[in-house]
Amino acid sequence: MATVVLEDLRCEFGPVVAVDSINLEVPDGSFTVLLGPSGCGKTTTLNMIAGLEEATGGRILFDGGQVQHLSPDKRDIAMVFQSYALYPNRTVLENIAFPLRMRGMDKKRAGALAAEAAGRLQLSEVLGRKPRQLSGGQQQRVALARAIVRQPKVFLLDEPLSNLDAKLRNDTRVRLKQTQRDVGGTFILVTHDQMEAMSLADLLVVMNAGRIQQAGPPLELYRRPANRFVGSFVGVPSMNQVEGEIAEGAFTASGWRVPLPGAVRTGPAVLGVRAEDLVLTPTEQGGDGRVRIVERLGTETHVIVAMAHGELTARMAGDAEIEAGQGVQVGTTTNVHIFEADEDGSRVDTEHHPLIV
Ligand SMILES: Nc1ncnc2c1ncn2[C@@H]1O[C@H](COP(=O)(O)OP(=O)(O)OP(=O)(O)O)[C@@H](O)[C@H]1O
Repeated sequence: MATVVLEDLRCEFGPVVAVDSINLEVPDGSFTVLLGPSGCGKTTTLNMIAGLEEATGGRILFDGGQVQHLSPDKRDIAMVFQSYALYPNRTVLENIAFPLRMRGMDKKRAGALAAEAAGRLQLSEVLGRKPRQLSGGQQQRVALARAIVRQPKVFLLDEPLSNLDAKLRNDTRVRLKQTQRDVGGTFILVTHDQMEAMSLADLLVVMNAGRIQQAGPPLELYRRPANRFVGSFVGVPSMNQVEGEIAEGAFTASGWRVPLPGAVRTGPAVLGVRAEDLVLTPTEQGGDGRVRIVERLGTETHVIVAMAHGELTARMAGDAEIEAGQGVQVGTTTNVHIFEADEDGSRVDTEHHPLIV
């Protein structure tokens, strides 16, 4: 296990700034997830930690010691990629034991440790099989077992579940989290899947355009996104965001009014409201909007409402009594977010500068 610190870490490919001077402390024994859209610099960051990509600036420290000049094999890391390469002619046990054998461990001891790692990932039944005799999910778990068999300082995982179908992905995700708890290692995983990120992370790091947008416990990011990007990227359905104006204790956009009693600022702003914080009340006639689409998902219903300023998505519990075409009053709970109307879209309401006094 190790604490991993990134200091002003940077990577440029010619004119492309893939990673733009990021700072991050990954606590010892944590499960840290780098989340962001395609091209935001997650893989480049992970590859720099691994030593597969050279940083063009900044430092990487493992337990306080600089590693950015060390080759990958000197960093004491294990990596799992999306496309896991297993040796086709070796059995599952031999595949898992391979990193130990490479380090000169005798066959018996390596086999015992490999069998233990396999057990953690529910592979005990298939130890004698060859990779082609396994399902995709089992193969992926062999790759994970091979990574945990020797206890490196840091585990680096690049989209390790993305080749699996939805059910296998869920199962493997749960097993991965359990394995991390059991093994107690420092895990850093890259994904663009926000569900996966929310469920696995102790520390969630949201990236965009080569920069860290926010880092913290997943629910903190969900409840208090630092900017519009984090608000829209974390959470499903995506957070509704409406451009408008704050004046006289309310936010308004094309006639729709959301009370903000005690708001200490006025002027252009963006209102963020999660689907579960919208309150729809069907009306006989008129209303703030009209229901366009109703998606019944069983445990909840998603309702898309057309308003004068655009569409909003609301989430209602269970099989809600609402139909397409209906007029609705659209209210909110008190749990709304206000962001700057500029390009950065930073949160207006912060701990030190509350919006409402
Ligand atoms: N070897 C390279 N040469 C030039 N540009 C590169 C290279 N590797 C990455 N990039 C660019 O750097 C940026 C970050 O890429 P990176 O692979 O880190 O993103 P990512 O967030 O992991 O994306 P994805 O989820 O698609 O893998 C992108 O704009 C990418 O095109």
